[in-house]
Amino acid sequence: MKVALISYEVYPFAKVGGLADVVGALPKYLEKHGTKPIIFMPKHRVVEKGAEKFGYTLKKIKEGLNVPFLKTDEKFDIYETKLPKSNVPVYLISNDYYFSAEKVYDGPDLAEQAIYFSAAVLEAIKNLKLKFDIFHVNDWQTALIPVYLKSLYKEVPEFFKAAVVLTIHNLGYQGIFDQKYLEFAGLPEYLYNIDGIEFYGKINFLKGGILFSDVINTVSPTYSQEIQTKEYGEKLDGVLRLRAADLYGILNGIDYEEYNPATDDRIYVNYSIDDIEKKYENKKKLQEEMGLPVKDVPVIGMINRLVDQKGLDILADIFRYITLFNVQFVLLGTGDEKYEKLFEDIAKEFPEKVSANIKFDVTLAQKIYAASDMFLMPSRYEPCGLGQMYSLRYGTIPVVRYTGGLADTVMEYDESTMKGNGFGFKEYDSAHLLRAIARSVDIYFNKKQHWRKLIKNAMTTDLSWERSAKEYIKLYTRAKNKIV
Ligand SMILES: Nc1ncnc2c1ncn2[C@@H]1O[C@H](COP(=O)(O)OP(=O)(O)O[C@H]2O[C@H](CO)[C@@H](O)[C@H](O)[C@H]2O)[C@@H](O)[C@H]1O
Repeated sequence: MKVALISYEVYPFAKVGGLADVVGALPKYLEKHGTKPIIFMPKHRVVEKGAEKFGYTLKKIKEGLNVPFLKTDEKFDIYETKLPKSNVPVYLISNDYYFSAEKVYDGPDLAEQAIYFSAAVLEAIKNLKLKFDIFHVNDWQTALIPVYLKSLYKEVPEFFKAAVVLTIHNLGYQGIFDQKYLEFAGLPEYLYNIDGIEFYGKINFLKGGILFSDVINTVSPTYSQEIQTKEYGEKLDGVLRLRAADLYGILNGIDYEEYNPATDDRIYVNYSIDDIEKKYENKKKLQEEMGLPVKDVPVIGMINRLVDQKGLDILADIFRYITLFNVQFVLLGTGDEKYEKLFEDIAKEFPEKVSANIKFDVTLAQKIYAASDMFLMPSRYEPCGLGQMYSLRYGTIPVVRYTGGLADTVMEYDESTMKGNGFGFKEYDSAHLLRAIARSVDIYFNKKQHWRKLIKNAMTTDLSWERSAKEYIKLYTRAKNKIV
């Protein structure tokens, strides 16, 4: 089975959030299980910067191609490389106007960038004479691809036998733009209606993807159910219910080679489940690096995009109470200014207890995953969540809100059975969050043998891509069966 995996972000070439991790890892495991994946992504400016560090080379293979139906004369080139530590080919769409901003989501016009990328990928596939059984598109940035395939490309022989799978990594981002972009995209006028991509007087890329893909999935079983409700549906719950028969949930995995405390060269000291003492050496080094007192207190880590989704409002409400505990708190994140400022202010006020690192730094992220005792993720909603999975893998105990993928990966620790790998709460409010943190701190200080067991349970939780990749292959087969 030949699969085109199309994404705006792919690790290690360009990463903003979890989307990149998923598309950077899944193909390796698909390949292991007999499918032939090929990745398509934009050649963002950051892609060149990472070449040396991650050991890939970029080769230009086509030049000066255009997309005839778009309202622009911009031309694109195609570059080729391989996904590091695999044989998976990667094709990059290069255009200086659209994809050379310093940051992936800056640039002249995000709607045009997404449209241009989506359309250029289809033209590139035609030009390279590639044939696919499956187009696997990801999130709103590539959600117009199914719309193109079922309209402008309907009669193109290379395409009409391929099935389309859309993965929704986060329903909170839908690509809602002015109607004028329909014309820019060269898409037929008839799509602008309530059964098409019209959405409250605008157009909605993700809605197009949901309606025109053969099969849809989200990144955890719980989230696939939640998004069909008003509370989590972000105004698309009706459309999703319409597609309920073709809507699945597959939990993401994590890359066990990339994220392995025994071999990870980004952390201070390597360790495994058999020499967990060395985990505490990581803690000492992190405390030193963060300018916190080096002592045996629980370190609570948090690594996040600083946005409403991540439950920062309920955390803000009780932060002062947390500082009354004998704990340290290390944050790494960037995002909304109000949250960046909030954490910076708290760190200034409690320099002995709080370290706020307002930047994007994947090496520091690994150090925090390895060195912390607990990892906080009180998300308002969480499609899957990778942070809690990395922390489990590194023996760092997640404290989460049981929603979406957090509910599917973290199980409340039960002292009587010694089962479970973390702590959490269901109701979205600060009192429940505080209680969950308090419980974890109590067990850390007062019930050492339970804490050890928790670490063991965390580190042996199966979060590998092997399991998820097999489920994706089943999903591809389902999609294929729908169109023959
Ligand atoms: N400042 C910083 N420095 C370094 N690294 C940072 C960082 N801020 C965040 N990260 C990293 O970015 C990733 C975040 O992934 P998540 O899955 O937790 O959330 P995100 O909301 O981006 O992903 C969305 O897509 C994924 C993938 O499907 C879903 O799991 C998730 O629920 C959904 O919201 C983690 O690898 C984290 O370490």
